Order: sequence, then structure tokens, then C-alpha cells
Amino acid sequence: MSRLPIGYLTRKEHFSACHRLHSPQLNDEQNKEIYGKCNNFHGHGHNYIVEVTLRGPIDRATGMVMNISDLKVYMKKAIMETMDHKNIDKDVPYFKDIVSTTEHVAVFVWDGVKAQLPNPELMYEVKIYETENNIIRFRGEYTN
Ligand SMILES: Nc1nc2c(c(=O)[nH]1)N=C([C@H](O)[C@H](O)COP(=O)(O)OP(=O)(O)OP(=O)(O)O)CN2
Ligand SMILES: [Zn+2]
Repeated sequence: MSRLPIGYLTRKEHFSACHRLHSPQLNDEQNKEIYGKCNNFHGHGHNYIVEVTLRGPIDRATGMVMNISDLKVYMKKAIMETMDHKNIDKDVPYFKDIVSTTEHVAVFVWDGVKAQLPNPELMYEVKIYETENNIIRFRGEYTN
């Protein structure tokens, strides 16, 4: 059997949402000190850009790592239907007890997309631009 080339497939989505950085594991003083203006009670909004990258063999017959139209559907469900035009802290149960940093949003997106993939092993990276300057990547890695 001949070797197959490995490809990286990325699909991008945009969503808008508001949030407030406030950790239930910290007291009010600590929250204020650590998050500063982002701890403001009224919250603030972002136009997030999310890139999901899959890594896998390029099937000889289909010529694809995965049909990008399918990835689009998975991302719409995991990202757009869940967070677009929402208050992340109040409308997304995942963030009820977990602070809505972009790091945590990236983990949430990872879990949501991966759970829908016919082959979850393809999941490679979630990259989120919270602003054009603030960028987070998550590759499904955890400490021991
Ligand atoms: N590690 C993290 N740090 C911060 C996060 C985060 O998600 N992870 N988030 C925030 C705030 O929510 C907010 O995004 C920061 O906004 P702001 O400072 O206004 O954004 P910019 O850095 O792009 O603004 P500049 O105009 O470039 O100063 C804070 N920290
Ligand atoms: Zn923010």
C-alpha cells in the first residue's frame, strides 16, 4: 500500500459575543486586580475569529482530508449556534462556573467540534483571534 500525503485543513468562522472576565475561584478584589477593565460588571464585546484545523491523510479517491462542507456544519453547530450574538457567561452553560477567557473559549470549541467528527483523531488545532492582537491556540494538550 502506498503512502498518503498528510494535509492540514483549516476553516474560519466569525462570531460576535459579549463577556466579562470574572472567575468564581477568585474573590472580588482578586478579580478586579487581575482582570482590570475586563472585570467591569457590564461586560464588553468582541468580534472573534475562530480557525479550526484538521490534520490527516489526503484520501486518494476523494482528494480530501475531510469535506470542508462537513467541517463547516460542525463549526456552525459548535460555535455559531452556541455563542454568536450571545452573552457567553450567561447563555452558554459551560461558562457558568468557568471564566470566559479566550483560552477557555478555545477549549470549548475544541470539545464541541471534536465531538462531532466521524474521526476525532483529525482534530489538530483551534486558533482564536479575540482581537487582532490577542490570539490563542489550543491543540488538545493537557498537563500530566
Ligand atoms: N490570557 C488572557 N488575557 C486576557 C484575556 C484572555 O482571554 N486571555 N482577555 C482579556 C479581555 O477580555 C480583553 O480581550 C482585552 O481587551 P483589550 O486589552 O482591549 O484588547 P487589546 O489588547 O487588543 O487592546 P489594545 O488596543 O491592543 O490595547 C484581557 N486579558
Ligand atoms: Zn474580552
